[in-house]
Amino acid sequence: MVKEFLAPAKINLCLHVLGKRPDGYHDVAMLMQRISLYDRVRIALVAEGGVRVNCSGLALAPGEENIAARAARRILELSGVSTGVEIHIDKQIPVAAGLGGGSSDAATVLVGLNEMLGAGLDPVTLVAEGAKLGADVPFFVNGRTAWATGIGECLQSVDGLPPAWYVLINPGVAVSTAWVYQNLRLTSQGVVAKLPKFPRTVGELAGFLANDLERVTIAGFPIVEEVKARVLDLGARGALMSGSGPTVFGVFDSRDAAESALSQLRQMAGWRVFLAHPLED
Ligand SMILES: C[C@](O)(CO)[C@H](O)COP(=O)(O)OP(=O)(O)OC[C@H]1O[C@@H](n2ccc(N)nc2=O)[C@H](O)[C@@H]1O
Ligand SMILES: Nc1ncnc2c1ncn2[C@@H]1O[C@H](COP(=O)(O)OP(=O)(O)OP(=O)(O)O)[C@@H](O)[C@H]1O
Repeated sequence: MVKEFLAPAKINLCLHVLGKRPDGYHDVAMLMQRISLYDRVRIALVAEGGVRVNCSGLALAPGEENIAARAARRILELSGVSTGVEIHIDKQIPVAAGLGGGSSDAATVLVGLNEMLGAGLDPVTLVAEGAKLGADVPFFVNGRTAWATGIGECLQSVDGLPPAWYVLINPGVAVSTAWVYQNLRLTSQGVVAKLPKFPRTVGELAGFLANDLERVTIAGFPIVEEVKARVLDLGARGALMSGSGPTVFGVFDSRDAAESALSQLRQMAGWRVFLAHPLED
């Protein structure tokens, strides 16, 4: 059996870091949305045992393993099914970019392989297994716009965000998430005691954007600030770095306005640019 799935990218419309935990991770409060930029993940069940992953456009460090392979092995273990699994990932989402590409690939394999094997693992189990693979994986397993707390694994669905258009700009540097969290100097412990009032218009969304990691990444990669300024000059209502960066998204209220900025940004050597919209829940 062979099946193909789309694994979407995410953006963080806000990301507040609330404090450091004893295990070294950080408690966060984030508004997360899936967007229309995808990796393609093809999963095949094959006779030859073991898990093999082939992933175009991704060079892993020696000894490092594709997160999708770890997800597949976990589903095989939990299901008790003995079959071989071959995964091919056509990587379109920039890597180490703040767009959650690896996490989305892993979530797609957790959910997809569970379905293909008829393993019957319930959504709560899949979210919990996702959290063991990475802090962003539960969000993708859940597959809905969410207010995410804890390290990102406590998810509450959020409805009614405005139908914005996004221009994503990746300036072509890779940023390690671990490095960004390590360099974050928490000046005060934040508290987000209750759900915020979520934006209902593109104007409100532009005012809502905030990311505590942005200043850390900008200190190491000043290009991020340049990208933000450029997309704002080109008419974005607001702009923010996603996740730990370096990708920046500009918020536009029409497709035409976004496409006009996109055509200008395409001229910038070394920058990868994408037009995207939020995915429906
Ligand atoms: C920046 C975000 O992408 C925003 O959505 C996430 O907070 C990070 O999610 P992720 O890449 O799935 O994170 P992981 O692969 O679990 O962790 C990478 C590294 O980031 C740090 N990390 C991550 C998440 C979190 N809430 N606190 C942390 O301190 C840890 O040092 C960890 O070693
Ligand atoms: N399938 C995969 N896709 C991308 N990266 C992977 C994958 N498997 C392992 N990795 C490793 O994970 C690192 C982070 O990749 P990823 O693209 O998910 O980062 P990111 O978009 O910054 O994630 P996040 O937004 O969750 O912080 C890569 O540099 C790579 O070493």
